Amino acid sequence: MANLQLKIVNKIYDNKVQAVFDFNLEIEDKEFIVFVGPSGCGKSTTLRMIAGLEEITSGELYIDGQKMNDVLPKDRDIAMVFQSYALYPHMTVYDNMAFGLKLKKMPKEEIDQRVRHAAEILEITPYLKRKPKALSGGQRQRVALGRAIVRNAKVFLMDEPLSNLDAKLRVQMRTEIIKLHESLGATTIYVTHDQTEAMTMASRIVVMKDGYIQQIGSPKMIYNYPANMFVAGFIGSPAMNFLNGVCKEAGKIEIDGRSFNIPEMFKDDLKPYIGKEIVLGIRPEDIHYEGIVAEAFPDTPFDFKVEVCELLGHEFILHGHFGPQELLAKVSSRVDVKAGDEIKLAMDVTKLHFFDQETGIAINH
Ligand SMILES: Nc1ncnc2c1ncn2[C@@H]1O[C@H](COP(=O)(O)OP(=O)(O)OP(=O)(O)O)[C@@H](O)[C@H]1O
Repeated sequence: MANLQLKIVNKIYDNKVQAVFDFNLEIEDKEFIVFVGPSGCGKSTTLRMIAGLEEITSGELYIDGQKMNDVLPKDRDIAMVFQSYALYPHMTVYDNMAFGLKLKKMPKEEIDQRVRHAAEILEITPYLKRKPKALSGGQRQRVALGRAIVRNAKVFLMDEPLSNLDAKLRVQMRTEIIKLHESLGATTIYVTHDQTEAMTMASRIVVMKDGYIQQIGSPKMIYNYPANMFVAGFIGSPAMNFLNGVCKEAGKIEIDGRSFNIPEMFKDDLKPYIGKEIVLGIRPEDIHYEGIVAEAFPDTPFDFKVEVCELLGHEFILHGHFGPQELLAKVSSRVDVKAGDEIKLAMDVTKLHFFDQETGIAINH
């Protein structure tokens, strides 16, 4: 098992594209770290530098205190699982899993024991004699995981391993990978562009954009205290609403001529912004159908015309506007609402977020 350190790591490709800027991260033994961000943010490049598949342009990588920059991939004690499975089509499942160990000249009995043990864990024992083409996508991905498990590697690296699977299987494999991590305890770094995967699997999330780390923290921390508008908008579904407003006084925000009293807890943070424009953020789930919240915060109810009403089962996503600005609310589907209705909604003002309009950086933490 292993800890990792990345110190001021940069990557500039031959075509002068800088994919990663000053990446700093310390990973503890047994952590499940997820790199998440939109396409092109540099998450795969960072993972590939850790694996040794890409050279580190500048900066240092340590595994268990040992500098790894110039160590060959095969000597880094790392197992990698790719989106494409990368199985050998002409080999059986057994041989696919045994192949790496045979190359290492491991005794046959030990190989057999490791392959059978991994197959048990992954419940693929009945398929050991099959070729990959006779397996479903989920079973193939299990073989790819098995190939990583048999190596008893210190570190597991996974690059979008579930993105070829259909939605249902993805959810199932998500749980299996979490269980696998709990039982093996190997330090794991997992790359995805899917914020739900990041939220459900990670012990800590690293949110990236344009080659820069935006925020590092537990899923809860990142969700509740996003460091900037990018993180706030990227993590959470549907995305956080942003409304442009003016901070009239520390306890008052005006949005489209409508004034809101802001709870005491935000007053100190807002003081430097008095008289300035700011961005107010509120998650759709923190906007409620008139009721409990409206009673608790009597000045917040506002008129809302439901333009679209999406049923998600136990919840509705209501689409509409606050003045000219778009607003989404997530409310219980037990409420009787349909498109075209004029209703009253209320914001839970204790759940507000505030952002500097110029920099997008969170004002309240
Ligand atoms: N071999 C390469 N040569 C030149 N530029 C590259 C190379 N690989 C990636 N890049 C560029 O580096 C940047 C980061 O790419 P990277 O694949 O790390 O992003 P990503 O966040 O993993 O995206 P995705 O989710 O699409 O895989 C992109 O601008 C990409 O075009």
